[in-house]
Amino acid sequence: MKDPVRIAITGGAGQISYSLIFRIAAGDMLGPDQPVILQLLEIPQAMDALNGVVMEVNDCAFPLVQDIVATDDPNVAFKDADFALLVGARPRGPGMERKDLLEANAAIFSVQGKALNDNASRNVRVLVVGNPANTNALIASCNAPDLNPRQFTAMTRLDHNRALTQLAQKTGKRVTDVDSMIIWGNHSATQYPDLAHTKVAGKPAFDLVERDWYENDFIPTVQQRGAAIIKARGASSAASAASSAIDHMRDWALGTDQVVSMAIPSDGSYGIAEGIIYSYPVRCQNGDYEIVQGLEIDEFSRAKMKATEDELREERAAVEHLLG
Ligand SMILES: NC(=O)C1=CN([C@@H]2O[C@H](COP(=O)(O)OP(=O)(O)OC[C@H]3O[C@@H](n4cnc5c(N)ncnc54)[C@H](O)[C@@H]3O)[C@@H](O)[C@H]2O)C=CC1
Ligand SMILES: O=C([O-])CC(=O)C(=O)O
Repeated sequence: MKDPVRIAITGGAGQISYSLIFRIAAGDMLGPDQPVILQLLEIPQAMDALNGVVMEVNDCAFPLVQDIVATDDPNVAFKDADFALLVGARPRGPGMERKDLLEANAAIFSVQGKALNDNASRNVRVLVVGNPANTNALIASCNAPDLNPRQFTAMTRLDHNRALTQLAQKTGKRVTDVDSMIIWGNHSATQYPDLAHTKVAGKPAFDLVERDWYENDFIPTVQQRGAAIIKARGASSAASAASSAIDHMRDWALGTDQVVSMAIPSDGSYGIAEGIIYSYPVRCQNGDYEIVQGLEIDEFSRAKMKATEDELREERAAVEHLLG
């Protein structure tokens, strides 16, 4: 048996965690041979609810779970953490944009960035799910000067997975037939789901779908999917967000042959401002990720990539005081 790894999850009593924790405990993230120690963080008012979740995890008798820590202290939750999934944050309601949460949620991520800096494993992999995820990841990273900024990522995998299914359904194929889907930029309504490099069963996506569908149906559907779920369910996506968080961490840690979308610190690739947490197409191998380079970008794509970059620059300017 392998040594256990420590997985910190914040917002442990929330909606997303109610799916996420159980799937991680079942081995969906790191495999059926990887024991885990779950380190769950909540705010003091939610500790009763968190303890209920812990009781349920115990009641599942998951073979991989070696220990569970439930705490309201980030220094305890992040102690020696190998993975940190930062989910705990306020969700938006109908009529709000995700960036409307910036003020309410930003302070959480400066505190947690510091706690990660002081306590986590030096190789910790951090995924920010709490919205606005990209800029929250930037705040956490800037407050963790002893960790490499590349260790801080934000989730656009849900957008990526949404786009896979939209295209597979439109073309009458399966999601596994779709190759090189790309989400560029912010996890927001300005994100750019790009089909210019995507293939379906070996054929260019643009040979299979009309331009009108791409521009006026596919792109807005993916951009607005979070809002559509809130309207339909009366609450934001939870199980699908958990599933995508698992995909993101699994691929980062264990690797994948697929091109996947991850929001990561920009290194200036494709002319994007350095430092902002921008979603790129990446390949994951050997526990690391690399941006897919050399893609041709036409004028339509360039404008969309710039619009979402501009929004991230504005978000960064709005939280400058939290960036250390
Ligand atoms: N990046 C993405 O693709 C997605 C992001 N989200 C975001 O994920 C976040 C969580 O969503 P839900 O689980 O539905 O919300 P929720 O409200 O059900 O759960 C959030 C939990 O976080 C806890 N929390 C708040 N502040 C905390 C802190 N400082 N430390 C630890 N825990 C804290 C709350 O007590 C609550 O239990 C929201 O910001 C939501 O917008 C949701 C779906 C997709
Ligand atoms: O839309 C929201 O507020 C929740 C979310 O991030 C998503 O479902 O993509």
